[in-house]
Amino acid sequence: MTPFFKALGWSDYFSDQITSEDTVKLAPLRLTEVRRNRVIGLTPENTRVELALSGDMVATDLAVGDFALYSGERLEQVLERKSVISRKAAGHSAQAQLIAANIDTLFIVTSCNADFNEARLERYVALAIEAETRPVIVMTKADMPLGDPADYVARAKAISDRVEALAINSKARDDIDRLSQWCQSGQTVALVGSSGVGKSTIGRTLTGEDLLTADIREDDAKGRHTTTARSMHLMHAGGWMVDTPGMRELALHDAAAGIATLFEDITDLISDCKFSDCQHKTEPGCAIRAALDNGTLDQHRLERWQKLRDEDVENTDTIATAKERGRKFSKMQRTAFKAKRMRRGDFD
Ligand SMILES: Nc1nc2c(ncn2[C@@H]2O[C@H](COP(=O)(O)OP(=O)(O)OP(=O)(O)O)[C@@H](O)[C@H]2O)c(=O)[nH]1
Ligand SMILES: [Zn+2]
Repeated sequence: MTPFFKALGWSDYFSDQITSEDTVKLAPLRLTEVRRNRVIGLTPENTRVELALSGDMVATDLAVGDFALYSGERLEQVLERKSVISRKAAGHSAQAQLIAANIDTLFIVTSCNADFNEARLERYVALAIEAETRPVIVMTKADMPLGDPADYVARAKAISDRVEALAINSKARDDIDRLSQWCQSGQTVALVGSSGVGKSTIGRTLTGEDLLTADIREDDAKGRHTTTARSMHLMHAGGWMVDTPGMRELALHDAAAGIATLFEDITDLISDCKFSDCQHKTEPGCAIRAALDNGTLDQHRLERWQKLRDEDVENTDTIATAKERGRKFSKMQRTAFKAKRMRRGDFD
């Protein structure tokens, strides 16, 4: 296999899945973008190809980072994944939405300040472990910490012994270099974390590019210029970074879904408060206050829940905004479709 493809993550794990029969008709590629009816990927020769989906293949079964086989203009087969990051789709359906495949390391980014939140980190770590990627907690703003950065490292490490944790100044190249052990040729990484913690700063230093804003211009079938954001970026250290909008939004949906399960004890207590709109301050018959007083509920845990719940309210707004965007998009599509029918002269 070409050095380029090995750097892109190709390994025996994938070549072992291909029969000699396959290699006659099919060629491998790694998917860098998944759209509704087509995908874009990179071949072992570093050629960008755009493919239609064959037969019963559906885009929702594919993820950025997948290794796959194609023939001619069609994607034929997805190879078994080493890891896959997914999330529960928004809404009540239990369907999983695939975010990215074959990620070796997930950088869970937070800062040495009030953004540091054990409960949120716990969920990210759980997600990484479930996805079979290595969780590395990166705590930025070590140059302007609220408290001692070493304490944050200790708290992050205490979350799980499967976690690596380090505090950095993401604006200092020497500090970013400490991440390069996970960014070597053949390795794929992704970044998650709240807004403003330094993901773009880290991504820019590791790749030399402005990730999500790094657009490429291409000609569509009608010769028009369209702009699309790429999802996979080569890092200076030789590995690749995945940055998809889905990855950035992981936190939002995740927070909404995780709170109830993680804080079941608190939600149970609240249902025992005398007043349904109890603020758990001075009200009589407050089950939360009673639990704090008798020591069955920890004050810090309560505060963690309160902070997450407040965030969740914000996130719900963000999801509503995303839905609004979705509505505008389908309206745009309907308008375009109508215009097309009118051009064809078929008016109803
Ligand atoms: N001093 C200092 N500033 C930092 C550090 N990391 C990030 N910043 C600054 O914090 C701000 C936010 O950083 P970004 O990299 O844009 O954060 P982000 O996580 O990409 O945010 P979103 O794009 O909203 O998801 C920028 O002004 C950065 O320069 C750090 O380690 N030290
Ligand atoms: Zn109460």
